[in-house]
Amino acid sequence: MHSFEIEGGHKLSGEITPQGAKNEALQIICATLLTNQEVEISNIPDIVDVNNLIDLLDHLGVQIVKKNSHTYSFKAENIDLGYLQGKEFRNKASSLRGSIMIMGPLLARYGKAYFPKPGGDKIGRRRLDTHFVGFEKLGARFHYNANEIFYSLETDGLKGSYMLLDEASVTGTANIVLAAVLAEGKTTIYNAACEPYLQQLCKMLVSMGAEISGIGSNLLSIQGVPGLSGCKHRLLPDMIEIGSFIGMAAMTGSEITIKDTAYDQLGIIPEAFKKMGVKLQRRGDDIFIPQQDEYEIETFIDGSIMTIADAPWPGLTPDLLSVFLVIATQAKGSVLIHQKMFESRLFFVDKLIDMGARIILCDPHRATVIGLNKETPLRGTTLTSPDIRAGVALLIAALSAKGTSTIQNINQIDRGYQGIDVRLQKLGARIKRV
Ligand SMILES: CC(=O)N[C@H]1[C@@H](OP(=O)(O)OP(=O)(O)OC[C@H]2O[C@@H](n3ccc(=O)[nH]c3=O)[C@H](O)[C@@H]2O)O[C@H](CO)[C@@H](O)[C@@H]1O
Ligand SMILES: C=C(OP(=O)(O)O)C(=O)O
Repeated sequence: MHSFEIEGGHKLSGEITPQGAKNEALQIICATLLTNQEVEISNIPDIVDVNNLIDLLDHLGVQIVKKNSHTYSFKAENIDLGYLQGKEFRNKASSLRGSIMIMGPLLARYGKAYFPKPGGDKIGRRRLDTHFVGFEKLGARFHYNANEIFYSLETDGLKGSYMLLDEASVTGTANIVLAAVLAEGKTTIYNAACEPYLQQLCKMLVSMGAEISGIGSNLLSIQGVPGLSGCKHRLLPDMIEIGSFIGMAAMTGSEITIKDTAYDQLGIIPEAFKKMGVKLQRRGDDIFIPQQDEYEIETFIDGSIMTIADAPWPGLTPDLLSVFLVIATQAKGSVLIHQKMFESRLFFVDKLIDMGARIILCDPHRATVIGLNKETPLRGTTLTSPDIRAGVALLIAALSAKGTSTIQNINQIDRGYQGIDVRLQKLGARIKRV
């Protein structure tokens, strides 16, 4: 298992271009199962989760051609449904979370779909009820084998219906949309998630011939069609990677430019960094972060302590809270980081405390951070990455710290960040994969 060895305390400088969005890629690649025609996807990030999903589709019988390093074509003409019952499928499918979204297309097109317990970050309970209740509303029969943790769905034909989701689940909404586009009649999904990932998925499906209205809102209407055609689709830049780079620049006091950010799709993210005192300027579609020797967390208007909390889109994505937490450790002022969605995503603060950060973990969802105002740097140490975003937060901490740090279990980071060591070396970071 590889580690990163990082000599901290060096400023970064230059330009960096974000990869294509991991969580969009997972939805879009699953959508290629909806048609027997060719679908070409560009800006695909070269990361472990995405490569595992492509490998899974390959084993399912999809003809996949790599046209260049980030563009693939997919043709799902002859799907081997028998593969879904084998052991190899269970192993491959359970290596990531996003692969759960093959269920919607398979159910809609072939009337059956099976799935083992999905993988992904271990960050607390991650139930799948929204997915299966939604499929049942479309008329699917659902069976759960609790011994084997295996989910089965079958149908003689999906029928559109009205549904009010019990939570705005991102992959749940995508899965239901992926099934409803080929169902007979009209489906209405209220309390739908509306992240840019989902907006992109819906736009892609429309370009394939689907009829969807309400895109970008929490009320989607889908008129089912008998079949879909091929299309070309380009993934957005990864907003979580963009946020990670903003945090990295702030924490290391570096001047960097993040290129081609699709700024208008970043929602509240830039404003949330501004609340942390981080200066950033929009330059066309780029983000320029000037060198800042300090940044001061704002208070609320009445002077009370700032809270940074996650919320379903257009609220702040939970995937960036670890980055906000780490940059708070060197800010001027205090902040309450409130991770509402996941129960076990803040435990990595113990590692930051070991590095000298002033943090009180109030409970599994809330941490109060008292910033050191860059008067005392964090200390380099040996760290283990518990999940993908905590991993990046620890990487940011190590880049800013005094001394050398080792980050173990970096396969967590590789799951979602493409060649991060090599790309950061180009900005001057002293990071080695060992
Ligand atoms: C592969 C992929 O795309 N993964 C993302 C996806 O996971 P995923 O789709 O698995 O996450 P969900 O949106 O289903 O739910 C995330 C968590 O938030 C809770 N919840 C969700 C909606 C809501 O309105 N209220 C609420 O409390 C759920 O109970 C769950 O604990 O969305 C998450 C939430 O943005 C992100 O962290 C993951 O990176
Ligand atoms: C939690 C994440 O991913 P996954 O849902 O794949 O575990 C993430 O991308 O931050």
